[in-house]
Amino acid sequence: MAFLSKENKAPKAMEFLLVFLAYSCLFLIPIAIFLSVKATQRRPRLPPGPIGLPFIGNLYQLGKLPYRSLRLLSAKYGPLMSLKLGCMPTIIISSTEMAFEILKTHDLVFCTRPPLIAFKRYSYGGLDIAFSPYSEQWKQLRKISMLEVFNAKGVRASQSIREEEVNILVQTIMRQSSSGPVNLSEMSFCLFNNITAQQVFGRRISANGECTSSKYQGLLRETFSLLGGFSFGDFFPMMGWLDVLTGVQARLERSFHAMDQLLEEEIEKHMHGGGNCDDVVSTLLGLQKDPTRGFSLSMDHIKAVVLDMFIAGSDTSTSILVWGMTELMRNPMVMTKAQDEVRGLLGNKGKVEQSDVQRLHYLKLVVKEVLRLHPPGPLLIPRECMQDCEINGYDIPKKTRAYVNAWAINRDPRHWQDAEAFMPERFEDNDIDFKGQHFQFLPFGSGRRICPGMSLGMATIDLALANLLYRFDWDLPVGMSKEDIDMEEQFDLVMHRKSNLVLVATPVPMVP
Ligand code: HEM
Repeated sequence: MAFLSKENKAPKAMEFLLVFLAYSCLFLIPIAIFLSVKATQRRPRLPPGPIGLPFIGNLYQLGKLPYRSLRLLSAKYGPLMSLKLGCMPTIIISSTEMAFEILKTHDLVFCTRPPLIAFKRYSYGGLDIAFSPYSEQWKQLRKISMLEVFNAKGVRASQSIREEEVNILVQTIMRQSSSGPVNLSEMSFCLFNNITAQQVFGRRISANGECTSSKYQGLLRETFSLLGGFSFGDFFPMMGWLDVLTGVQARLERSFHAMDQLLEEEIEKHMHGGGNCDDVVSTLLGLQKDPTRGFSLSMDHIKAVVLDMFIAGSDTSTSILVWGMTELMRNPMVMTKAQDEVRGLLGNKGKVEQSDVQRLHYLKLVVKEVLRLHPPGPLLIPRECMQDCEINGYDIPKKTRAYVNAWAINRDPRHWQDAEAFMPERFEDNDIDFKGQHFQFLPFGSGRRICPGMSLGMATIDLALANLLYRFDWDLPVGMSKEDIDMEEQFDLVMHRKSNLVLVATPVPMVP
């Protein structure tokens, strides 16, 4: 029984182990090599980018002026750059060519929105147009809205509303200008909110005959701040509970419920005979009863579309009007030329009407130049990739978030001479337009998700600016020169001036 002796056991076991390892290696090593070769082959070739940057660094940039810092990073890593925002793979697009790839060639792959927490809440869980994912339901809703609200008929139908509200703005400035400088930022926001309210509810939300703030203003500002703000859950999905601790979740719920209640009250009034039959709420309520549509519009759909119009329409338009006046104050020769045009064309008519605006050629160039330098959505609204795809030889995995840096593209020196200068004349002898076909100029985005409110918004901006230039001479407050004008930007969902634009308005006498 010597082989069972204690001394012999260890060498035998060792022998067995060695034989086992030798045989395993024979099979395992080739398998391991095969698998690792396969894995290398399959590893996606991501676009270059500062992947190694600490998470917090990237998130910090998102909360600051991302389009500026992103342009700097893109200059280093290229026009298709990958980032890791928190745990979320992200690409930044910052050239005309890459924007074409994403918004045109691969539009169908990139036409959904990421499921951000505030997007989900304010879209009533994905029932709106702006923040909901791409789906059959979204397509139907966008189609209905295009037919009933945003088309040329809708723009014409709201002409009298625009003219009436711009007139109220002019009267309010007339009254206030006698006692000091006027706050154009506040008034512009009121103007666009009243226009939206008239279009959707059939009534104004400011006091009668005044272009002053209402209870909607504060709620909307809180909504913009939450939609453009930071939530842990959006970047670290497993850490959404931190939003409860930081109070973001509670703020979101409070703001959403307050807004929902206001919308509910308006819709209730319409159901009991309030409103007028042309407004958006009445139109959508009417469609609820139309069985031929093949799409059932719930009450939440209606609220979500109405909220979209306030969110997407008011701050964007305000930002353009205010940046427009800011640039005109910094560029007195452009101001004079634009004023000469409108005053020369209208003489003593007294006010600019919508039908006059078509003839204001230079004014339209001014507005285009404002849109180029100050696009209200500098990164558009984020998109998400719906399936793995290849762009420019790089692999973009499904669920990658995509930000198009329209702000950087609009200032790309390869496409724009003296790109940082305010020069409306640059649009004079070319057909470059903002309708989503010229990818060097993308203030309204492009493709399936292009802004549907473009014509509505532009009609009001042109009319308001034309009247401001026609009816008033403008000066800076005493002691201020054009070099002192504050150009600091603030970016939440929309990029606007950080400080209010306060100017001295002198009414131009009209000789009848
Ligand atoms: C005039 C100033 C405006 C500007 C600069 C502007 C800009 C934009 C931009 C950049 C987008 C995102 C496009 C994309 O993702 O490619 C957008 C989307 C949208 N805009 Fe506008 N917008 C303006 C006015 C309006 C108005 C007046 C309305 C409605 C009354 C409106 C309604 C919408 C809606 C509903 C969307 C979402 C479209 C979708 O996701 O399918 N916008 N807008």
